[in-house]
Amino acid sequence: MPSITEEVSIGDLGSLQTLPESFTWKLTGADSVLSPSSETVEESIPLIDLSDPDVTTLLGNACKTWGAFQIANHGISQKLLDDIESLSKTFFDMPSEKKLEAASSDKGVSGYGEPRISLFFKKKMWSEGFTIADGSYRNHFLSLWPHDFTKYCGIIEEYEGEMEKLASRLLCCILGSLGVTVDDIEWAYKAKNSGSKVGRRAIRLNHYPVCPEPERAIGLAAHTDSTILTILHQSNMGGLQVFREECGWVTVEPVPGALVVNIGDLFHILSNGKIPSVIHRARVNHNRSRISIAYLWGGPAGDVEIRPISKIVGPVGPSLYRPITWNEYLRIKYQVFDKALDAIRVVNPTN
Ligand SMILES: C=C1C[C@]23C[C@@]1(O)CC[C@H]2[C@@]12CCC[C@@](C)(C(=O)O1)[C@H]2[C@@H]3C(=O)O
Ligand SMILES: O=C(O)CCC(=O)C(=O)O
Ligand SMILES: [Fe+2]
Repeated sequence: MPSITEEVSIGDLGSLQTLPESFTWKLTGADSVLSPSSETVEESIPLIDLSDPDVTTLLGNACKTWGAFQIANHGISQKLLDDIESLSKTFFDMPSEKKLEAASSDKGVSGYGEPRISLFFKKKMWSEGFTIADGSYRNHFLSLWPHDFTKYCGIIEEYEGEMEKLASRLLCCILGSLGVTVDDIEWAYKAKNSGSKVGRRAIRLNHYPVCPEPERAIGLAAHTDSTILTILHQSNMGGLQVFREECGWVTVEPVPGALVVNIGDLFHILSNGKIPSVIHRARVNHNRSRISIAYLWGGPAGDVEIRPISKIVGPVGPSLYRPITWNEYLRIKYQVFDKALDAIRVVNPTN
């Protein structure tokens, strides 16, 4: 067993019997596990059946109240969810040295490593992950699984295709609740015709090993996603919490077969702040490890500018955010983190 003073590799966290100092978060202050509020409550985010005739209203209310919800009858097959979960398990079960061979060359690019937000925190998070943000994940898959390469790439491709369809469908419904359609998004048309295949999406396979002192550790620190929306498949083990101003941290209990959706910063911009992005985090557990798979969707492909939808802003209303591309937003986010939306806010909005 590694001593608590020794350098710890994230690939070995599950074997540790004590919480190393570098993973021990304070109970108060900026690095606190409990910040911004120590309360957790019994309430939970809504579960919405996508075949409900009132789906638009239900999604609209959930977005405005919670910024997150679970969905049932979403059309993603259980087999595909099981396949990507078992692909993730196969990877995380590998020896640390093998996982490190698949390390991303730089934070944020495809491969194994800590979450990109880790650069903003002094303490380390109790998790490991594999990011699929561009085609370079295929090189890692080829050296990890020469025999199962085609099968595993097939699972990722199918997952991306199905999730993109689901994300677009959710976008349409949520926009409907604001009285607009996808055709009111100036960039959606341009993106369709730009011919660009530049993906504005990422998949993050997250693994949270069992933790000797879960109350003093954090799996993934509080953050908002930079996306339009994120679709999360969590194994039958809870850990995700969303933050709501009125009540504090709310645990999202897994519902078998359901997916969790959360609103990201780009939706916040598109809706001119009417549908705000939601702060969330992942806690860890003493007895059981947890896997989650996040599909982070930045909207249709193409390097186009995202701006508040003019029909939402209104003819005289002020546009609160300046136009920005996904790549530029990510650049700003990884400079100023939770101040990114403030950084692109128009100082004296007129209209
Ligand atoms: C496209 C991206 C969104 C993401 C940063 C990234 O460049 C690739 C990883 C994504 C992810 C997954 C886990 C949570 C998150 C906040 C992070 O640290 O890396 C998100 C990023 C994001 O939404 O900004
Ligand atoms: O694992 C979870 O529940 C949260 C994951 C998450 O927030 C992310 O990948 O962006
Ligand atoms: Fe997230």
